[in-house]
Amino acid sequence: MANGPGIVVTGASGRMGQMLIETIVASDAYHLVGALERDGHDWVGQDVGIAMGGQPMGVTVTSDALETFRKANAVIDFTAPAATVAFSKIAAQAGVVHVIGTTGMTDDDLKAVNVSAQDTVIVRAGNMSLGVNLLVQLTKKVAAALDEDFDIEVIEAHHHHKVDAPSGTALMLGEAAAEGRGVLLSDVKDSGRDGITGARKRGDIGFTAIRGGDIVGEHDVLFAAAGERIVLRHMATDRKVFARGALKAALWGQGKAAGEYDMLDVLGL
Ligand SMILES: NC(=O)C1=CN([C@@H]2O[C@H](COP(=O)(O)OP(=O)(O)OC[C@H]3O[C@@H](n4cnc5c(N)ncnc54)[C@H](OP(=O)(O)O)[C@@H]3O)[C@@H](O)[C@H]2O)C=CC1
Ligand SMILES: O=C(O)C1=N[C@H](C(=O)O)C[C@H](O)C1
Repeated sequence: MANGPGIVVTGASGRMGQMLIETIVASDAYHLVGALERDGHDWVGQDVGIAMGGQPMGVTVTSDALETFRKANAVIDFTAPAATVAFSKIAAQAGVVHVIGTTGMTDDDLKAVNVSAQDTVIVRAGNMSLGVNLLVQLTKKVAAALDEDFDIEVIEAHHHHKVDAPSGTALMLGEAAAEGRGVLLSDVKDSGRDGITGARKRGDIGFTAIRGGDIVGEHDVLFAAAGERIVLRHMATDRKVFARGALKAALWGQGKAAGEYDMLDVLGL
């Protein structure tokens, strides 16, 4: 492979799209073979480096997913649920590794992605950073060690552009806590409290979402009991941590059997 795997970035103009492109071109381990935006977007037809306000990169932004995916070893996709479901079908058709960072997916979206994973390698995680994936494992361990005298609350904070809540990371942490306790998150999830909610139900896992300014992504898992509290915390201060994780996943996925994987598989955690 010349200069490592060839990568296509979807949602090229987005916050993560631009961060991924910057990270790829700064590295010898990967090379950028495509940048995708939707039909009618004003970046389509422009050199992606120029569109980003810098030097030309020799890659023209396109809206033709299939043609672009066929030239690549991996597609990195941080867009929106409907786009990601469509891209997973095209990635399966092109036989290219699909790394999905998109959050806010419904159960039906996830089922569709799972069908695509019968034909290609999909790595999907609500958070691609090493730190959060380690926190997932810690959360599972702490939840398994404590009984329901400890109320579990997941508190997350993000920038004011974020459209989904709870965040994908908060849901990963909630799932990990539920697994540690040996329960299903769907049976104990309590999010969006407002009004006369009644007292907290023993065993529930609560979620709170803060939105403001340019917060990159912060997550606390709180274990609160009478007389003591434990807080597990991750703070992302730079989107590079997500881009690096996604690129690691793109490399890891090369030559793997078709199927759906996550960052715990990639990082061996
Ligand atoms: N797993 C992880 O580690 C992380 C996940 N994320 C997730 O990644 C996603 C993107 O985040 P962010 O970069 O901040 O968001 P942005 O809104 O900045 O970027 C989203 C990009 O996707 C494009 N897009 C949206 N809908 C479509 C569509 N239907 N077809 C084609 N392109 C589309 C947008 O294009 P347009 O401008 O035309 O709408 C835009 O370029 C979110 O779900 C977020 O939660 C973010 C950071 C880390
Ligand atoms: O939208 C974001 O920005 C982020 N989304 C992911 C999430 O939903 O958890 C990951 C990260 O926290 C940033």
